[in-house]
Amino acid sequence: MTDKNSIDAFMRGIPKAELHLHIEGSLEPELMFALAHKHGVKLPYASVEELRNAYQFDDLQSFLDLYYAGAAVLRDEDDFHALTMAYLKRVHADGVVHVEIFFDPQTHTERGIAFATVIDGIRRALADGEREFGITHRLIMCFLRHLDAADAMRTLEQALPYKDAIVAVGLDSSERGHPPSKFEAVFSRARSEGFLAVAHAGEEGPPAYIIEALDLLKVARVDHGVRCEEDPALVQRLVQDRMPLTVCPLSNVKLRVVERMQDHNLKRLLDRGLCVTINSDDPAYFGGYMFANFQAAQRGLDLSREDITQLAANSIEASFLRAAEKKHWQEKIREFVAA
Ligand code: HPA
Ligand SMILES: [Zn+2]
Repeated sequence: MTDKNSIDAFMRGIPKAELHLHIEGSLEPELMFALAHKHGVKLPYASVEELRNAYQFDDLQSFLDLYYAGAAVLRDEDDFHALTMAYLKRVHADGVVHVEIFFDPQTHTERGIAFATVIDGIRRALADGEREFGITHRLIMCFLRHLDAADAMRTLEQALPYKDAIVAVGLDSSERGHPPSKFEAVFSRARSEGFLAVAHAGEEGPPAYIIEALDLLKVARVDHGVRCEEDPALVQRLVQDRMPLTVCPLSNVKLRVVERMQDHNLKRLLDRGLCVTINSDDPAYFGGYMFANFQAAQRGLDLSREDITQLAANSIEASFLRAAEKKHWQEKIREFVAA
């Protein structure tokens, strides 16, 4: 199992979960154009190629500007269904057996789309995807941190009737200048309503934001978290608590969190004993889905079969699956490796 093709087959085939995926970030240019045509929305690009060529980013904000503009073509329930189905079909081919998907309701409610339209379309696709591909799922509702806390609180209230469909709340969008502490009351209310918590922290923001996410928001996972390395005491805490990091290698290169894949700290953090996982973040914008992320990280960091196995096992461990389901998939991973 050392040649290129077999390590690729191993990475594709090993059962794994994706835990950091913005469903709006899986909107491929082809579907964006089809939906723009369907709704009579004019896109500022002449073709799919021109749009793809525009995907050159300097930082998180330069990406977010395009990401929010693109999401404007999502208008009815069928659009959210088509978006989610396309993602599930795509990751089924990458050996993904379980997904925990972020959605950003405020991106849509802000422009007059009903909360129900968004979540009903996504949920219907998740149910169809489980039937068709056997992929299990959880849904995580993210608050946009560039908006104020009162807006997040209103969004939380809109989500209460859908409590059973949403496992956790999260925090995304522009990190710098919007620390987790801004949302302490919202997350406290969410946890009292029974939601688990996750948050983007330490992608562009400092390690102090990771500490706030842990101490104030009481997150069960840290999304990205790669800047933890700047604070050795924090790294030690993350190791001790087996606090998962949902790392997104291609995203980090595309948004220039790291210059080159060879510079990524994923392997160092994994070797240090952190519960690191590999994820795709916004695959339509960053150049690849789960397999592409595993492949790029494997090539850039010379990951071994043992590293890949650990990353897959971590993704199950870090998931919000029930204990019996986790046991099932850890056993499947062992069987796959032994075969
Ligand atoms: O990587 C990200 N970071 C913050 N917000 C986001 N929204 C979509 N992707 C991201
Ligand atoms: Zn993200």
